[in-house]
Amino acid sequence: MDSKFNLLYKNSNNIPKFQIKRKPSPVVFNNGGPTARKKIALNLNVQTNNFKNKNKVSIQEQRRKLPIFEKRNKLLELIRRHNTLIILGETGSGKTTQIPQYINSARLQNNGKIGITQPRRVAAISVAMRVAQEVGDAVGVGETVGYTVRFEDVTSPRTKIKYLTDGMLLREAMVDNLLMEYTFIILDEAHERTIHTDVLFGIVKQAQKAREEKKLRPLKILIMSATMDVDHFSDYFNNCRAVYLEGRTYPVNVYYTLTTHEDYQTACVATFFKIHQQAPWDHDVLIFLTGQEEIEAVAQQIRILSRDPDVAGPSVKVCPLYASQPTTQQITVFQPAPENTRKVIIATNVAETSITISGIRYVIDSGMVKARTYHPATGLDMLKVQRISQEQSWQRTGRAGREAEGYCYRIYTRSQYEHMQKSTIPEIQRANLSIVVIQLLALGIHAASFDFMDKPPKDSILAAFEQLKLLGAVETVDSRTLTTLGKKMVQFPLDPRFSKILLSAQEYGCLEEILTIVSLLSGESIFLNPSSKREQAMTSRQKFLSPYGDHITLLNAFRVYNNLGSNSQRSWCHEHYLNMRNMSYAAQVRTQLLEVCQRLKLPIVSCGNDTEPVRKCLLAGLFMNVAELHKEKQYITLDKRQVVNIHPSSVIHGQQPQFVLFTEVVQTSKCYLRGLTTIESQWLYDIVPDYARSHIRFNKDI
Ligand SMILES: Nc1ncnc2c1ncn2[C@@H]1O[C@H](COP(=O)(O)OP(=O)(O)OP(=O)(O)O)[C@@H](O)[C@H]1O
Repeated sequence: MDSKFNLLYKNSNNIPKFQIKRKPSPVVFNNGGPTARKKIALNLNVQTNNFKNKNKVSIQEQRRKLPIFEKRNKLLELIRRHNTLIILGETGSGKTTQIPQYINSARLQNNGKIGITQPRRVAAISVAMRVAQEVGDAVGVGETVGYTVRFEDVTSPRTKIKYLTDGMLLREAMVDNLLMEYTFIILDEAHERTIHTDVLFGIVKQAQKAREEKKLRPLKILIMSATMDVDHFSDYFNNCRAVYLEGRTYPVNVYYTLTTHEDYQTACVATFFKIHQQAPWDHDVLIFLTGQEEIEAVAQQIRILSRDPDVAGPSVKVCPLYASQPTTQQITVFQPAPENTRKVIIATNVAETSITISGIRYVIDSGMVKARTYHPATGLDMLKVQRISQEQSWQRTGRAGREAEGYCYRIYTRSQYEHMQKSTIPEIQRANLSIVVIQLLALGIHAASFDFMDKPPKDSILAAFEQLKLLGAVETVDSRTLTTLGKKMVQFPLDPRFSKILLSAQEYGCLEEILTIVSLLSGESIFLNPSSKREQAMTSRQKFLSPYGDHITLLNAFRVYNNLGSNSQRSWCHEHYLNMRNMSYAAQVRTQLLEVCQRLKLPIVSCGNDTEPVRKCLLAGLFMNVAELHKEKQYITLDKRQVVNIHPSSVIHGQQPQFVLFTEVVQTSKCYLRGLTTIESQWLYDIVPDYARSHIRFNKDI
């Protein structure tokens, strides 16, 4: 299969005949060889038996075939002996699903829980579901095995193995910084280095030490990954022992393109159809792209092309997968496709680590990711599409070869791979730190004295403190405690600017409206703009448009949606080119935020159709995100005097209001603002007088 496939693929005249707006150029690959990369200490057997019908193999048999299985006693002995242990093992060797079960079966956790952190919701949930099945609980997930993610807690007092996002464990640490609920904390996918994981490293280390000093039940820490820098981690965790597990379940054949492909989306589509023509129908495909818009566009392209009578191959079921989808939607990608149908999952990096999607034999890796980067110099947090790191490329490759031999097609050359950064730069060194700073303060810790594995830049810590001071969460930049307002702000699982907006809504009498806007901003855009039907989409949504900008427009659309019965919501969204999934996700988030507001006893009131209180309230949290008209069409941000432009997708594009507040900055050829609301300069003087006086410069007549 492999050589035949490769041969055909190299023969670029053999490109499938299908109509596509821009015909995908042939993508030619060479073979990078199977993924044997790591030296080992524990020699685990590599298993290569290629069972075609996985359903015939019992789940317990599958567990026994995992490379980790025969080393479990040795592993348990090491776990017993060491309070902190680093475990490095190939993707798919069984770390995430098996180690917690081994600990549980050996009853090493006494009366405590085993907590396993995951950087992402979809991983925490899907792995918990799988492990519940393996444990054999009749009622499924929520009993012996449970999970906790933002807005969802599926555990019970009987839960022993709990998968949770790192953000959730951090929130638990704010309630009990000794984490007494747990005997074991397993920090999985440690290489990811999200802000939350980096903070957690310090928190669990501190909790372990404090429990030892207080002679409480010891806290055992396991740090796991397939691709981490062991020495760096070991140094940080007091020179702890590292154990290497070799062996993957099945090999993955890796191919690189022979030439570079700027248009990686089209190259992914072309590669998919090459695979589609050759591979048996039950070999599914996972494509890695960067964000929702791109994923939906490629999904649509694949749907259309797969229906073309000239394209050979079985039916295709296309499943997009990205962070802002509701959980129920995300979980559907794990369902098998019907008979004679190939499933293709098009995902962001949410599918990059931990997860196993049954049936995936092929991975197509665009080599790109959308990452958030904060620039202390400009004060702006930006989303930028960039190259992945080598570690990420191996994680993506690792999503194939979990149930049988797999294939990974990299839409980049070997030389491009060699020029990629080895590891991803820790998020803590490139993101706005105000969330970290406020969460640490809730624990009584000043970020400047926190034991980070890699210290964030001093400027970023200072900028975060200054932002929190302006928001009223701290008294000074040296504060070690939060103000009363700050303590309330930290109750919301949100950026402090948005928590401030919610807390200010009481004063403006518009909490109903603000809850809706903040919820809509927590997910991805509800507006669909298919390039072929842009005009129709705009016309159908004309009635929601507000001259005051995008946030009020969002609010208008949601209000109508929310008043419809659930039976008519779908067709209404379709008619108005609105993304139903993103709407229902926002509705879910709104319910959760409402609960926090009720807990804080905030009056849930509405300002009706008056937009002014809403715009003022947004300004109360986003005054640092204001731009002033400078020259025709060009704006300057008040905070750091950065030249910016209004994004063409904004409803106020073409108007030139003197002042706008914004919620997003995108950098393409220029710096663009998205998510805008018009405001009056006088409001700035009323809401944040000192800030207004020191920052408004151009509007001389004030
Ligand atoms: N939902 C599932 N369906 C089928 N098989 C599964 C499922 N989840 C896990 N497996 C099997 O268990 C193996 C081990 O998965 P596990 O997540 O424990 O590996 P891992 O070493 O943690 O990998 P990674 O480093 O990629 O997270 C998989 O390779 C696969 O064979």
